[in-house]
Amino acid sequence: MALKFVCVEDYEKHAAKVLPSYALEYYKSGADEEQTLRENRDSFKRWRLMPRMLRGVQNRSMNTTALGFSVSAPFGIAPTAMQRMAHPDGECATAKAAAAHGIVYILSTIATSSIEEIAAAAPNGNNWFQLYIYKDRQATIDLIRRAEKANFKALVVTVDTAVLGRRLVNERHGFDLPAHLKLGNFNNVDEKSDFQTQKKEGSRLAAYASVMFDPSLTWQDITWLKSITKLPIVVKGVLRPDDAELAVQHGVSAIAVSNHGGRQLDGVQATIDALPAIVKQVNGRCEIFLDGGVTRGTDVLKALALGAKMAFFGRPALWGLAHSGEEGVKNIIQLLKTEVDVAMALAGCRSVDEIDSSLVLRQELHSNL
Ligand SMILES: Cc1cc2nc3c(=O)[nH]c(=O)nc-3n(C[C@H](O)[C@H](O)[C@H](O)COP(=O)(O)O)c2cc1C
Ligand SMILES: CCCCCCC(=O)C(=O)O
Repeated sequence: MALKFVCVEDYEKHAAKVLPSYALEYYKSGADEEQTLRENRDSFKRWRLMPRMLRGVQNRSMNTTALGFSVSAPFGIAPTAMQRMAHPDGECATAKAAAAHGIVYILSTIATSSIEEIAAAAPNGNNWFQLYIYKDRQATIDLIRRAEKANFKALVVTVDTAVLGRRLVNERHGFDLPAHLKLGNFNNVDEKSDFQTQKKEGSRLAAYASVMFDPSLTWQDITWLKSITKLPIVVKGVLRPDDAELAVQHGVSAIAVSNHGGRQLDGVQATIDALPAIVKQVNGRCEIFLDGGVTRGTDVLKALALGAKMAFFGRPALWGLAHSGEEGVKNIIQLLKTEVDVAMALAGCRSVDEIDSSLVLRQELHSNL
C-alpha cells in the first residue's frame, strides 16, 4: 500500500531518500554545530497552548493581510536558493503552487530561475523578491528594477549574511551547483564573479558570497534602498529589539524575525523565543513576520499568538518540491492550511484576529502551576 503523507515530516523523510546527497546536505544543513537549527524546532514545543472552549467555531477563516495584500493563510514561503536541485521546475513550481493557494512566495536572489521566469509562471502571484545587496551597487539596482518591472510586490532585504555561515558538511564535501544549473538572475555577470568560476575546494557558496556580498552594509543602506524604490521593504534577519527599533526608525514596512534557518550565526536564539521582545519594542509600528522551524499548524498559531502577522517556512517547500514539484508544494501548503484550521478550531479562534497572547504559555510557567 502506498505510504500516505500526512505531515511535513513525512515529506522530509521522503526527500532524504530521493534527493541527491549534495542537494539534501545543502538544504538540510545549519551552521557549525547546528544548535540553532535544532532549537528553532524544539523551542516551539516549549510554548504550550491555552485553548478557549465553547466558542462556536463552526465558521472559521484564516484569511488575513500581509503588507496590505490579501492572503488566504497567515503563512507564506520563505526564500530558499537553488530550488532546481530539488525538482527540474524549481522556483517556478513553488511560485505557481503559492499563487494557486493565494499565499506569498518569496524568490531568492540566488535562485535557479530568473525574476522574469517567475513573473511568467505565476503572473497573478503575490511574489516578493529577496534581495542580497551586492558590492556592485549597480548590479543591485538592476535586480530591483527587474523585480519592479516583473510586478513583484515587496523587497525582502536579508541582513544576516555579512559573510556566509559555515555549513560544515558543505565545506567537507565541497558543495557545488551541478553543471546543468545556473543562477537564474545573473546571465550577464562577468566571468570573475560567476558562481561556477569560484574556487572548487570547500564550499563554492562561501567563496561566492565573500566575492559578491557586501559586508560593509549598515542601516544607511536601508535609507539608500528606500530612496531608490517605492516597493515596501522587509528587513529579514533581525533578532534583537534594539535592531527592530532601528528598522522602524529607518522606515521599513516589516521586520522578519529570522536566523536564516540556523544557517548563519550558530548559537543565536530560536526565532519563536526572540519574537516576544521584538513585538513589544515595535508596538505595532510595522508588521512582524517570523520564520525558522515552522512545520506545523500549531507553530503558526503560536507565532501569531506571540504577535507575528505571518509565519514563513523554507525547507518544507523544498521537501514538497522534491516529492512532486508544483503538486508537492501545493500538498505542503494544503497540509499546513488544514493544520492551522484544526488548531484554530481547537483553540477557539474563528479568525486570525482572535489569536492573542493569552493562547500561549512558556513551558516553565506551565510546569510551575
Ligand atoms: C536551502 C536554504 C536556502 C536558503 N536561501 C536563502 C536565500 O537565498 N536568501 C535568504 O534570505 N534566506 C535563505 N534561506 C533562509 C530562509 O529564507 C529561511 O530564513 C529559513 O529557511 C527558515 O527556516 P526553515 O527552513 O526552518 O523554515 C535559505 C534557507 C535554506 C534552508
Ligand atoms: C551563493 C552564495 C550565498 C548563498 C545564499 C543562499 C543562502 O542564503 C543560504 O542560506 O544558503
